[in-house]
Amino acid sequence: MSTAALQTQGLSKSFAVKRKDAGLSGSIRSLFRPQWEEKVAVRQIDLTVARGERVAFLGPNGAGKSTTIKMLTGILHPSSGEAQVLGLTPWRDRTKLAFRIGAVFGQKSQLWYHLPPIDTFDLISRVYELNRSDYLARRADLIERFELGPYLNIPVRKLSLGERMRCEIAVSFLHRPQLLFLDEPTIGLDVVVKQRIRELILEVNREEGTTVFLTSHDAGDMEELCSRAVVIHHGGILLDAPVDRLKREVLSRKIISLTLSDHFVPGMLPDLQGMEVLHSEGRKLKLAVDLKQVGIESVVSALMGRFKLDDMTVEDPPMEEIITHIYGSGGQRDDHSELGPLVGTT
Ligand SMILES: Nc1ncnc2c1ncn2[C@@H]1O[C@H](COP(=O)(O)OP(=O)(O)OP(=O)(O)O)[C@@H](O)[C@H]1O
Repeated sequence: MSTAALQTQGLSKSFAVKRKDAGLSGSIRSLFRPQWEEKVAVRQIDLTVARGERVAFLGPNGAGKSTTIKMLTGILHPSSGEAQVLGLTPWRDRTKLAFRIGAVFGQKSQLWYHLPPIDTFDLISRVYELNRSDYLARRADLIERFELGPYLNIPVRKLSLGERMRCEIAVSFLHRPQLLFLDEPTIGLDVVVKQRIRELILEVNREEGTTVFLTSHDAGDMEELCSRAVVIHHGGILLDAPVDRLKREVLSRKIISLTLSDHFVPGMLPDLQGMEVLHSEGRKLKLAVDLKQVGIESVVSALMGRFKLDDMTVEDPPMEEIITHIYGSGGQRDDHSELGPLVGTT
């Protein structure tokens, strides 16, 4: 049996899409005499993920992330290429694979909306044919770990997004999956809840060796959860590198958003190398900080010395900005990138 959690060679997927000329006449023509063209969604993906590894699979909208995950979970057949997930070919052994993997989709719930989470636990335990006493012990452990006690008997529709996501992830661990696909697991959550969810996933990864394959538009998910980042663009792998290295070389910018007690007066801004005003309006101020030039602590204390603050948040730039930064505009790699070779650098 393969020791890798997943391995692909030349994995590719094309879709036949109808070509439509512009305007009403184009629409009518394509209705009666459709012309098809090939849309390559995923091209020649070679990827190996070791068991227990935590990989962020990133890319701008339309890059091919979902299509790849659909092939890796057996939902879609590839047009060409091979894949082995936990030693199985996903599209041939989909049911068998389903017993060994888990999936969490931030935008799509697997909890029954009108039922309390405890009922979903019961139903899922039957789907996975879990032994009753093992199931009850596992459920008790997950309830404690994810602190679900207060929500267990409340219909899911009445839970907050953060409470629901904690339940979603706990349920996905019920059958002890060896590999967990997480698609935008922290989307829409506040900073504190995001942090807690990341800690819980890390904890299970550490204790049970669960392989984590994550897609997210939140750089924090990659930074705090994953040790390796694979970036795809136009269906192909553009970068495969340790997250530590990306952090050093690319994630060196932070965005600080401030709400001041009084109107912002530009002259009051501390003069610090590496700090730039992105936007200001009334009492609101948004700054970018280059951590290679100045420490975040120095910036925060300088700002607190000059302004009376009502609120302050420190965030990563959006994923799209990070990817654009790596490759330059139009998805082309910036030749001055400090990242060195694009693939196989792990
Ligand atoms: N069933 C389909 N038929 C035709 N084209 C498709 C189909 N599914 C995906 N595509 C196209 O394949 C490309 C990759 O789509 P995919 O959904 O995999 O991207 P993604 O990286 O997951 O994007 P996002 O971050 O927006 O979810 C896109 O151009 C998309 O329009």
